[in-house]
Amino acid sequence: MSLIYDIPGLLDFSTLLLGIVVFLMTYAYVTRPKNLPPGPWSLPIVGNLPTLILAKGKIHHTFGEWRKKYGAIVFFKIGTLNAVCLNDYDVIREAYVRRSDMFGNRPTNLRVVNELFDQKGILSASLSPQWQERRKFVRGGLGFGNRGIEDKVLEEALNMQTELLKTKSKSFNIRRMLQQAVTNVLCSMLFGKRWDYESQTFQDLMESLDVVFHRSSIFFVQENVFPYVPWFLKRGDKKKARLERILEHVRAEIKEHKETFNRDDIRDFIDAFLLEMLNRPDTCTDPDDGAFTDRHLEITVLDLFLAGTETVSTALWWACLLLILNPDIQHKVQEEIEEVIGREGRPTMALRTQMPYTTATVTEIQRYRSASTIGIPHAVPRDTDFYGYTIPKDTLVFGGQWQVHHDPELFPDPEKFNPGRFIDSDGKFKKDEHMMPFSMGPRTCVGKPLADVEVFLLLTFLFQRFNFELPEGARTPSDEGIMGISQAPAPYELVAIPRD
Ligand code: HEM
Repeated sequence: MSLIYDIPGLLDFSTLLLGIVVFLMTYAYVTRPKNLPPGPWSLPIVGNLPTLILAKGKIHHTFGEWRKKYGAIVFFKIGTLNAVCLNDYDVIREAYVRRSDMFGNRPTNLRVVNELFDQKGILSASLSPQWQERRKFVRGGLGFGNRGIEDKVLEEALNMQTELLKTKSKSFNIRRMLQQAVTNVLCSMLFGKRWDYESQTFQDLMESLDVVFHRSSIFFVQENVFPYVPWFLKRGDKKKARLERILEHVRAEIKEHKETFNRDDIRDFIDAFLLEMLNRPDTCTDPDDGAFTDRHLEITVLDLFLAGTETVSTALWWACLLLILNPDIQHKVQEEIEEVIGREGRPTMALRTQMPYTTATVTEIQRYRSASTIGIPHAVPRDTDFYGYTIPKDTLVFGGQWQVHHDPELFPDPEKFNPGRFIDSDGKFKKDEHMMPFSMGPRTCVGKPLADVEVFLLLTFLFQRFNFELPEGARTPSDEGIMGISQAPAPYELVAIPRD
């Protein structure tokens, strides 16, 4: 009886719901920009987020499916934000290199990023002459300090050796150790100091990096898109709090540097930046427009700290896994190290030219399982014509590095881990211009020279002194990545056996 009475109410409700859905879809259709690249059908408000969330971090695979269906330039929606993914080497090159005046910019419509980074520093700032000056300075300045980069990396390598010997060939997860070594290299370049692995502050920094990199999506997109939904707001704020903790640490270091600054003794990157501010007062007076202001200093250091730690340690974490899964390749790398450096000799970058197989292995690791699969989003600051389509103002642009590195036309049999593809018929290292783990164009990774040194020297040092193996009886770990902001291996354990 009551059901019959309720039917008009139910009808009213479902009619209202239907009306809202029809209205939203009509609104989305009418306001949808015209002449867009092809792409998947999207829902009002949430856009293609359900598909991206169901991809469980493997967004690069979703991009691959879209590429097959829609082509190299695909339009999609992240909530209400417009986005395109570029899935082909030539198309990415066209955007990031030839059309970099448009495509070299960064998004300005992401809440967490805006609130924290404020378009300052390097990473989140859009193109401007001031940004260019800072970038140039950073490129030169990453080598500041009393000792060269190689010394710093080898100092950490020796510390790692001590820690590895303490494991007494027992099974453990090497990830934290790699993260600590790489973070310490950067801390000594930026702050002029390294930390004991046990230090509470250091552990706290590591934990913050974990939250930011492995429990977040690229640029915290969901938290940015739905800041008005309490659950996302809370998630966004949690990550922001972690980033703020790192920033607080950076601020404390800057304060200490200012108190002890001596222009005749430049100790590290912060000192070098402070000196630049003193030498060029014209560039630091205007807080909004200057290239070297206090605010730029703290955000630049934060950028370098964030961008330069997880990326490198993740590359090395992949290296250990892939060389454990391919013991024949590990053996060949060790043979080459032994031939060129010996068991006790000091690895140096100068020796790299004599080590084509090790160089090829490092390159293949970055192709097969790179820490970065879809890059850091770029954005166009106004409506932009591209291959006959119109990319609307503020569209997020993702350069699909994974699609390029796994394109069978460029890298035959791409799912095979094979360093030999980078060796020519004379046994020399063969460079391939399609490799883009650091992206390309004016936005290309500013830390690449440092990353190259760290990855090559740490890998060479570790495999010179240890055999890395799976623990006895352990299940073979998967080499499928897990995506946060970077793509990392699923946690695995290994044993490090000192070589006699
Ligand atoms: C294996 C290690 C690394 C990989 C795979 C990597 C990869 C990348 C990628 C893909 C980008 C985005 C470029 C773009 O937007 O098109 C980037 C940007 C950047 N990286 Fe790296 N990176 C690594 C190590 C480092 C290191 C060691 C540092 C510095 C200490 C660093 C600092 C930066 C900065 C500051 C940016 C922003 C550049 C800009 O927006 O102009 N990276 N990196």
